[in-house]
Amino acid sequence: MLSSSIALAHMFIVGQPQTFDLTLLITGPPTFTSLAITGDDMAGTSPRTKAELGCTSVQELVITGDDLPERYIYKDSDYGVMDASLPLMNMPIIDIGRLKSSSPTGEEELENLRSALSSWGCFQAINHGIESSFLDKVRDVTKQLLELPMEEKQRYSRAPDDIEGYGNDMVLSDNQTLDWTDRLFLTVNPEDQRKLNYWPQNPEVFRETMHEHATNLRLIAEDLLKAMARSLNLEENCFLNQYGDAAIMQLRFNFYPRCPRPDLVLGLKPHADGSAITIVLQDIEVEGLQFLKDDQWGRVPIMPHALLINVGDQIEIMSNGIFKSPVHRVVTNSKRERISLAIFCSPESGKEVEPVEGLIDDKRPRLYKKVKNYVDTYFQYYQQGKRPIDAVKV
Ligand SMILES: O=C(O)CCC(=O)C(=O)O
Ligand SMILES: [Fe+2]
Repeated sequence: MLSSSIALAHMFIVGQPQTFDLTLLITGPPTFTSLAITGDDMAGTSPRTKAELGCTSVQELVITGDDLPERYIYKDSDYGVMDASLPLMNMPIIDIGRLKSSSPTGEEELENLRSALSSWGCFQAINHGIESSFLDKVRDVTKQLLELPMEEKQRYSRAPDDIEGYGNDMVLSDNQTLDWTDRLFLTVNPEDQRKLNYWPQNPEVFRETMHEHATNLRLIAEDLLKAMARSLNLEENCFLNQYGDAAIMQLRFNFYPRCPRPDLVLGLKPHADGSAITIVLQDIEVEGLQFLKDDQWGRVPIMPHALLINVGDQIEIMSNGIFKSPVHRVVTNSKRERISLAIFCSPESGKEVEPVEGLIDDKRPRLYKKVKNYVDTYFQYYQQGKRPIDAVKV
């Protein structure tokens, strides 16, 4: 589907140097329409069943007790041991409140942030200013939504040419191994881009709760971008300027049903996020998220009222590779289902993103090209098990 000659043919120039518009790194028009081949197939006269095509929700598979479909099974060892008993990670913890202080403890916390993001790319955020009771409510509403009967959730089903809405892992190629997850994906910011037809009204408080959650997290993301710049002795707005005032925020409600074969199936395949920053509210009882650090997978410990924050590829680009966009995955569980809510914070649509000047010198030459609309095609690379960031390396 992706050919480097086509990618090159579509490369275009906005001033100097060249800007990679990633929406053009695919064949056909820069939308999902051209890629949802299997979706179109489904709507037609194909004799293949929904399950064979991989468009049955995972929850339906579980309910109907179908044998585990081949399409979910990893047959090679590229993904490492799918083991839920790996060691717990000693993940950095960052006190968000302290980052703003100009006192020595504030300076110390900035240094902790710099170190966390350059060696791990992720941390658990505490003292972030959001009430624990509110986070409990967000979790509760998420759980109520994901546990609604299938027919109710299907009212928000993703259209075949859309990325937003409710559905299973998006099927982009015939040989893709599917993730054991169903999800609702929504754009929450800019507000005028919300597709309200996908926004549930049951639970009744869903819309207002998610609006408030996104509003809180937007402020945290902006403060963090400033702190990240200060931690590198840069002018505090240098990342924010690339992020823009109309930054994109997308919510992904992840539902991982119980899986009969956690040794063969992944909840979410290994990936690094295409965002600038991702903020995850993890399941309060069931582990599953794992990060790859120094070539070893490790389990993320549950910290009930912390926010799990990782940087995505776009911060790796802006920081000229100093901050690392970490690879992570989710394993499945045969006894418990798991729920999480990830919010992806990405630069405003059309904004050019590139390594900031102050981080390029003779010792550290520019590592990434200028890019825009990085997020749009992120999923096509992701589904093919490729790292999109490799496409924009100098
Ligand atoms: O379920 C999780 O804890 C993480 C989800 C995640 O990595 C993602 O949605 O990109
Ligand atoms: Fe992720």
